[in-house]
Amino acid sequence: MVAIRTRGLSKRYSGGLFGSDVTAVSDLDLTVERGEVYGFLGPNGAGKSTTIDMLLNYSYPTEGTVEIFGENIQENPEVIDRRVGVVPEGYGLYDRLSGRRNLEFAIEWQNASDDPAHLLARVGLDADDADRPVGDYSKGMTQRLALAMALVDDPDLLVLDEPSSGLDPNGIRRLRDIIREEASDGTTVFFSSHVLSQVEAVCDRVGILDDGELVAVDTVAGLRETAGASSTLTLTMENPPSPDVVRSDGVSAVDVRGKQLRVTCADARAKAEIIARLVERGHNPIDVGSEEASLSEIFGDYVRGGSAHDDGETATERNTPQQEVAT
Ligand SMILES: Nc1ncnc2c1ncn2[C@@H]1O[C@H](COP(=O)(O)OP(=O)(O)OP(=O)(O)O)[C@@H](O)[C@H]1O
Repeated sequence: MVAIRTRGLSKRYSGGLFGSDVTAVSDLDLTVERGEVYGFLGPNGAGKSTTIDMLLNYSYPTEGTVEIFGENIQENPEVIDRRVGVVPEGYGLYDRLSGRRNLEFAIEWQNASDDPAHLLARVGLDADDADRPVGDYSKGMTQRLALAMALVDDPDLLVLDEPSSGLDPNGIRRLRDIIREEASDGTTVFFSSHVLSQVEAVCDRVGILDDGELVAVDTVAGLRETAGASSTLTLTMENPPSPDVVRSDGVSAVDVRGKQLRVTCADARAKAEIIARLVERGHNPIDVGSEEASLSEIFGDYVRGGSAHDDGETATERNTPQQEVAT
């Protein structure tokens, strides 16, 4: 069964500063299978938040439809309250109340039987912080609370808009674990993120939005292949053989330096064959290392201007110089 399906989804904003229309999302056909972890990527202004707002019925499409678990959300908006957990939460938080009380309200409001202490522990919000007013929370603490509230009543679909925003490395790891746990329990997870390494670590598929249009949908491995991203095999051996031994169709460059043989493969599948060939000819490696092009490198191949960005990572030069986009 399909968890999210949009058909011809478009959103135009009219009358901007200079009276011109902005097409934020254009004719989007998106399909997210049930149980999938789907990463939604795109540079700033690509239309991710606008799409998510339409998926959650916070904003009406100019054209097109959204179905959540087969139900048209404009005809049956209650499907969202019943089956979807959202970060950040649309109805907001009560600033004067504690995080714990906000969470208890969410549990009561949904008639759920969750234990607040269990949810708070799961997202790593400690007991003292849980008892402080939400108005005093840091961004990361607010994000942790929002995630706890999204998990109330075990939703079938989690929609997370930039869920790692404000989280420290420990919080990011915890978020990744929660996404994996939820997915293994059958929950569909749809999330937008600028943290490409995180998307790479947990997503079954990735959709790349650029200028309101879906420019690619695939697994990270599939995107890598389509983008022709190279991977590098580094073999350490006592006496590296002549480069000719490893040259073959899938190999684009071979470099020997001291005890290291570096082989750049246009096709990642060539790597196993290279190792087998070396061993067969008596060149046994002492150590083997392998590097794949990161999602941030691949991402740059799909979006306007070849921009790539990632938290904590600089844009990497591939065929053309790339600019780093502020996150
Ligand atoms: N309320 C609005 N009125 C007019 N234009 C808008 C409005 N909301 C968004 N836009 C425009 O729609 C386009 C898409 O914006 P959106 O916020 O969906 O992008 P995004 O991919 O979420 O970006 P970011 O990564 O920066 O959050 C942008 O050009 C933006 O300026």
